[in-house]
Amino acid sequence: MENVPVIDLLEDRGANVARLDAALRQFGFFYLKNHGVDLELVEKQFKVASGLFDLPRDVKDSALGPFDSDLDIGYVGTGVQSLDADGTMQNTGDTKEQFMMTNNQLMTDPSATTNPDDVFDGSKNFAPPDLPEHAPTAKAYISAVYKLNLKLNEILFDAIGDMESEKRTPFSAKPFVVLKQMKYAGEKSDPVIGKFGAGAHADWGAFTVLATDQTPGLQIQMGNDWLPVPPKPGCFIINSGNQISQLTNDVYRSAVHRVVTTSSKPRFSTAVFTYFSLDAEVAPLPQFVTKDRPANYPYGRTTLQYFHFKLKESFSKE
Ligand SMILES: O=C(O)CCC(=O)C(=O)O
Ligand SMILES: [Fe+2]
Repeated sequence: MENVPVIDLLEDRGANVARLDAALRQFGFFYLKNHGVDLELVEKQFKVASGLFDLPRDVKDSALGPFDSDLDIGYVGTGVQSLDADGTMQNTGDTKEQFMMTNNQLMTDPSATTNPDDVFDGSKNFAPPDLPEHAPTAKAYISAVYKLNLKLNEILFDAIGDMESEKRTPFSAKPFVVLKQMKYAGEKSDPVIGKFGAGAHADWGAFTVLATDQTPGLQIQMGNDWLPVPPKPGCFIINSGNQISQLTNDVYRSAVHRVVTTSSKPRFSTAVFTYFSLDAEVAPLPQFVTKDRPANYPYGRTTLQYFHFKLKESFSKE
């Protein structure tokens, strides 16, 4: 089986548009090299996440919550979310614990815009007590990844084609972003009994920008097989979520993936889930719909509606 390809942002733009097109058709995943986000900032972000998860459980539950399932903010402990919400492969909740921050001002004030230099400004979020480094580090990190996502969206729309700038704007003008720090605290996965770090799922939004520590675990579904996507030094792992499949009528994959932890060593990962503008109606673009290939997705559903549907579904499994 071929491996997930690498895209190098320092290489020629035209070549990268073609590479992204090929990667999304075949895998829905790629590694991104020379992404422009300071690697020390990536490391520092893991350090503050580790400090957060080291807080006592009662502090995490009280000061970092309660988790808000409209705004997607706060702390969620192990076993609570099941990313494999409708599947039969998962029998216990995800063994990861996680902390989320979002630019939810876009939800509460539809006229708001996001400042790329201060993405969470004006939004409600929780801050871990006695960890003064967490907020500024999260702020620097989300700002860098937010700007990277703006570039990725431009490459995406170049690859999609027939997308002049006024056609891009409704989707990409006001990205909604979720910063999710995760720790897989040493519980080994067991696929036989349906226990996973993160159950099989496709991400819900547009691009996900994933940083992991050096511990492997991520796998993507390729036919009947699971292809490991081990960490590559200096690279992000990028994948296209459901919204990119919806826009392209499944020409671009939103690959099912899961996390299988095989060691008792903790594993840290941080995902930035990006979404198209919350009021965008995300459905197959005309260039992807023909008589032989009718639309696989409904028209008229906004990003916000879809996001809330998927988020709540992932917390509804007994
Ligand atoms: O931790 C990882 O490597 C991936 C987690 C994931 O797929 C998710 O949270 O959507
Ligand atoms: Fe995921």
